[in-house]
Amino acid sequence: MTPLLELDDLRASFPGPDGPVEVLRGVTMSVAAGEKVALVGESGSGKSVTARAVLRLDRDASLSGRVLLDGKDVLGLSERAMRDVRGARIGLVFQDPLASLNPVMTIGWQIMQPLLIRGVKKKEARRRGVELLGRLGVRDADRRFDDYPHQFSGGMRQRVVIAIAVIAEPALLIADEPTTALDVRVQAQVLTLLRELAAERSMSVLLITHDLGIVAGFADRVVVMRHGAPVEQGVVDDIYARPQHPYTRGLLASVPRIDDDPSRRLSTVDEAALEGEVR
Ligand SMILES: Nc1ncnc2c1ncn2[C@@H]1O[C@H](COP(=O)(O)OP(=O)(O)OP(=O)(O)O)[C@@H](O)[C@H]1O
Repeated sequence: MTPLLELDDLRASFPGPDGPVEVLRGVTMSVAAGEKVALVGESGSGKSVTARAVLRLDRDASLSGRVLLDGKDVLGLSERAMRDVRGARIGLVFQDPLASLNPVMTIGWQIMQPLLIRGVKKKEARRRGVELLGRLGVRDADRRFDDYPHQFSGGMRQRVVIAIAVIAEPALLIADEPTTALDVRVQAQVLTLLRELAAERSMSVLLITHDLGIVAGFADRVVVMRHGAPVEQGVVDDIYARPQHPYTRGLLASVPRIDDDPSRRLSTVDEAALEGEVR
C-alpha cells in the first residue's frame, strides 16, 4: 500500500555567507495512513526543517529528493496547489500557540477560517467549530467562541490551535513540539487529546519532539534524527528495548524515569562516545 507520506532522500539547504549550508542530508522515512510517527533528536538535528519542507514553508530553502503525499510529489506543485495541501490534507500545530494565533481576531473566527475558505456556510462552520472546541475540552465552547486569544490560558490556546489544524479533517497532522510550552499536566492532556482525535478520525500524526519521555505513550513508530538525517527508525517498543545506534542509546539514557533516584545526575548524550562514527 502507498504510504500517506513518504520522504525519499529529502535534502534541504539554506543560503549561507560562504555558499549553501546543507541541513537535511537525505531523510528517508514514511508515515502510513492512521499511523503516529515521532520524529526525535536533539536541537538542530533537522526535525522542524523536515516538517516545514513537507509543507514547503521555508521559501529560502532549496529542496531536493521527493516528498510524496498519496504517491504524488509535492515538491513539484505550484504555490496555489500547495495552499490546498496545507490545511486540507495536512494540518499543522507549532510549539507556541500565541505566535500561531491572530491576537485581533476572535478564536471562533480563526477556527472557522479553514472551513469558510473551502466554501462551508458560516452557520455550519460555527456549529462544527463549537462542537470541536467542546470536544477539545473547552467548557462553555459556544460562549468562548467569541473570545480573543488573550482571554485563554496557554493550554486552552493550544487546544484552539489544534482545532484550527484539524477542523478541515486533514489526513495528516504535523505537530512540532506541540506541548513544549505547556506545563507537564497540560502536556499530558493535550497529548491524550491528540491521540484520541487521531483515533476517531483515522488521522496520521507526525509528532516532532526532543522529549523521548512522551513518545512511548503516543507513537507507533519513531524516527531518530541526527545531523540532518535519520540514524535509526522502527517500532517504538523495539527501539526502546533494543536501540541499535549509540546516539539513540544516549538519548534514551537521558530520559528521566519515574523510578529514578532523584540524586542521580541526568546523563546527556555523550558526544565523545559517538566520535569516530561517520557523520
Ligand atoms: N530558515 C533557515 N535558514 C537557515 N538555517 C536554518 C533555517 N531554519 C533552520 N535552519 C538550520 O537548520 C538546522 C536544523 O534546524 P531545525 O529547526 O530543523 O532543528 P530541530 O531539530 O527542529 O531543532 P529544535 O528542536 O531546536 O527545533 C539548524 O542548524 C538551523 O540553524
